[in-house]
Amino acid sequence: MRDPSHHGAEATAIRLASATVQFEQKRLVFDCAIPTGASVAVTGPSGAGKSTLFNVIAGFQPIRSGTVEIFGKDMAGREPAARPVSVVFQENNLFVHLTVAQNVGLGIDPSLRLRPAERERVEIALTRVGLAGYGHRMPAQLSGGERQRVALARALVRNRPILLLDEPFAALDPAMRAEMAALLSELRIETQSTLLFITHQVEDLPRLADRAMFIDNGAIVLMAPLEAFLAERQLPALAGFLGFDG
Ligand SMILES: Nc1ncnc2c1ncn2[C@@H]1O[C@H](COP(=O)(O)OP(=O)(O)OP(=O)(O)O)[C@@H](O)[C@H]1O
Repeated sequence: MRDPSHHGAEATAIRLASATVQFEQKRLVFDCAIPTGASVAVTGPSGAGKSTLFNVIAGFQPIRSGTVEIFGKDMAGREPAARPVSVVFQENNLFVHLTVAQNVGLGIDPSLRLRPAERERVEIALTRVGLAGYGHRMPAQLSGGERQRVALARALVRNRPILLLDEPFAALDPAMRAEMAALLSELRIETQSTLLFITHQVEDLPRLADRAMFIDNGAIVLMAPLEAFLAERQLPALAGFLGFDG
């Protein structure tokens, strides 16, 4: 039986129950319950199903069976735009023919008819990610890390309570990684959002995550508070990621 109390439903941001994706060569089945306000590192080998998990939560990938519930509501048949979720992809987040400000403005209104107060919100979001004054630039005039931050600013103006970040640190050098993690950590607390981020590097976990999951071969094989996750010694597949196999 599901927890029937209103409070119980709200305390869980994302609940997947046998959410099943069938590709030609592969079946993925996801089960998890992610508490509201959590910051979850999503780890696992290449091809394990991390991006597919995000697509299932955001609604880009249909499921064949099982359920996806967000804040206690079944998401079946709900388009991505109608879900309380923002995704920042690893790349290709920006329209190259639009300015930075326009790219952020798309998060408020896809037709870009912005009122002055909405333009102000775009400026505030750009300032928040350290890009004040960059609004008139084109994406090609930015570094990879700056483009990532523009995509983050767009997610901020969308103001959705769940934020999914696909490898937010991948394009960044070590100093920038630490800076981005600090920014995300602050934003998460300010906006009280629930955060999931994909990473291939164990150093990113203590910077931003309060728990972590390990996906292997199309299933979430472990989700645990950060300390327990980092101390896990029973899963051979996880040992390589944590650096205990050498
Ligand atoms: N559209 C698709 N059609 C068929 N198979 C797919 C499709 N998308 C993903 N797959 C397969 O599903 C599995 C999971 O892919 P996914 O992209 O979710 O992995 P990942 O963990 O994000 O990998 P990476 O770390 O390399 O990005 C892989 O075996 C992949 O080949």
